[in-house]
Amino acid sequence: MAVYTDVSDEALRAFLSQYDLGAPLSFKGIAEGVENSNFLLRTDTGNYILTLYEKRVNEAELPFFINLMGHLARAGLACPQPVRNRAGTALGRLCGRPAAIVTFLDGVSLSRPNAGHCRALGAALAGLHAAGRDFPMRRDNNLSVGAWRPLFVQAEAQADTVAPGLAERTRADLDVLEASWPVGLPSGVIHADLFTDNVFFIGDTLSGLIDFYFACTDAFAYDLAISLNAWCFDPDGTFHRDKAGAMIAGYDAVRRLEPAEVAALPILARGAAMRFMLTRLVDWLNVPAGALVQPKNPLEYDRRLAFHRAAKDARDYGWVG
Ligand SMILES: Nc1ncnc2c1ncn2[C@@H]1O[C@H](COP(=O)(O)OP(=O)(O)OP(=O)(O)O)[C@@H](O)[C@H]1O
Ligand SMILES: N[C@@H](CCO)C(=O)O
Repeated sequence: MAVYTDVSDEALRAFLSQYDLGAPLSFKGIAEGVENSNFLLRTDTGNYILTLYEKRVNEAELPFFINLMGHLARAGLACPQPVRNRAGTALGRLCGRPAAIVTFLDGVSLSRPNAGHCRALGAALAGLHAAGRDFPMRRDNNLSVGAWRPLFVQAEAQADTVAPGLAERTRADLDVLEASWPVGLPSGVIHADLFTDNVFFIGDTLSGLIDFYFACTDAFAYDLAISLNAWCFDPDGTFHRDKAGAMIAGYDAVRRLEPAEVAALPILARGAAMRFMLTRLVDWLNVPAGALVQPKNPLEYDRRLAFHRAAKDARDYGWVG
């Protein structure tokens, strides 16, 4: 459970007194997520999510995320709406942390999405890219290829305690990725963390996208590569080509992929797997004392990297266009 910071009743009451949300009826830590402290807040005006921003979130970047959610919601995307306090601001401080309240979205995330869900995700991702086109703010991706070697260095000495040979193969992959990372692909606002736990469905209909705290300006096809990794493999590394093909086709039906993006898919997918393997590895080796959090297994992404190393072109990912 990701609750790094405890919020006392008094602190919550003082914080809520700045808003017109009515009286709190219940307030509970949420048993998912690894990044921030999240609480479900019910008041007599509705349900909300209260987030205290923790470790990886840079406070100076919070206006990007908050304004982006507002922009996307206004453009018709089903995503959380930041709630403003009486002073007109959506960002405050609670227990020494930056904090915000956003609207609650109905729906459930799927642990085992099928190809139909993957197609819907692809279409929604392309919709997000289109909705973000006229967003005026920019945020560089601070977890792109230039950040991977420094992350690895933090974990290198202990990597082989997690899996034999992990340090060696990661070094070799980093050499390849740094030498061949694509530049100049169509870019704009990307979500950059669109895993199954950040997408809600009601029945088989995609009902909402959450967790925009890694959103940044980067290649659209890299976002697709992140979701291919997250949605189309089993934890043991088994790849589901039908799901990947459906996701790519769902995306392409809404925003036509350019030939350069199709050609870059294998290296983008390999880089995406590296990004999540590395952040997971660093977290795995550095769980904060006393935090209620279950770190995610880096080896799930080490196994995906084995698939990407062997992939020849986008057809290996189910692309048939
Ligand atoms: N707007 C929302 N509406 C409904 N539920 C939400 C909303 N925002 C967050 N949640 C719930 O809180 C959980 C954690 O939220 P979130 O994914 O933003 O946390 P995180 O710590 O950033 O996690 P992650 O590990 O995915 O980065 C979600 O899985 C979901 O159950
Ligand atoms: N979605 C990420 C956690 C948040 O960055 C992972 O599964 O590693």
